[in-house]
Amino acid sequence: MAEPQVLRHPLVDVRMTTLRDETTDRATFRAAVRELTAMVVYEAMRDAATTPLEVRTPVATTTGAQLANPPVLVPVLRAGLGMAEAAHAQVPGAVMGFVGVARDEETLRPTPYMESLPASLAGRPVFVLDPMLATGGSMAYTIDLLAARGADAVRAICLLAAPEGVERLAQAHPSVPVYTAAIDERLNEHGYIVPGLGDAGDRQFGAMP
Ligand SMILES: O=P(O)(O)OC[C@H]1O[C@H](OP(=O)(O)OP(=O)(O)O)[C@H](O)[C@@H]1O
Ligand SMILES: O=c1cc[nH]c(=O)[nH]1
Ligand SMILES: [Mg+2]
Repeated sequence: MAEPQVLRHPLVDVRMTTLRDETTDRATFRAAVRELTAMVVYEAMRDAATTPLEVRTPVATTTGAQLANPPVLVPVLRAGLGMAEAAHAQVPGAVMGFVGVARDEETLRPTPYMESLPASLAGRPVFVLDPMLATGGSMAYTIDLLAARGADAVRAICLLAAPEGVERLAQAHPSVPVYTAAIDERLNEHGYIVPGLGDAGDRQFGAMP
């Protein structure tokens, strides 16, 4: 099992503070989600393979690079939807799939409600986008879905994780590395990350009735 990759950078800390602040309005919260997502995806792409690409500049011909195998991006609705555009901007050629999972707030178990994924994911890197890794149930469930389609190179792209979620994912999917902007102290008795930022879906899109 790989250690979680936690971004260490002052610009990350400043935006994480914006997410944590309960007075941050929805638009500002969504902007910070986008900005942090770009940073975490940038880090998760650090070891991506490239192939040479000949280009002509206005001055000369030179050898550049193109991604050899861009990742399939899979935002987990709702909260992961706020990460989708920023991740796509980093990897414009990426195919995107979608999974809808809502955590049952009584049992804390993932309740799936939507799935739109490429038929085969074998041999393709897959980035699962979900800002929150709390108990890890939603992420583990999503990776089960991906594995059923042959995915064998999955990365979890998060913004905030709890140690409990990191541990659970390591047990359920030891080959899946976690990339995150921060890891907090613990979960509370309601399964919320402490100190956390509250409900990432509600804070971006409004509380559900
Ligand atoms: O690690 P877990 O304990 O499974 O919790 C994390 C999940 O909770 C949040 O989604 P939520 O169920 O609130 O749905 P939402 O995005 O529609 O708000 C979050 O976006 C994760 O998907
Ligand atoms: O703290 C948490 C835990 C799960 N889901 C969230 O949105 N926030
Ligand atoms: Mg929610």
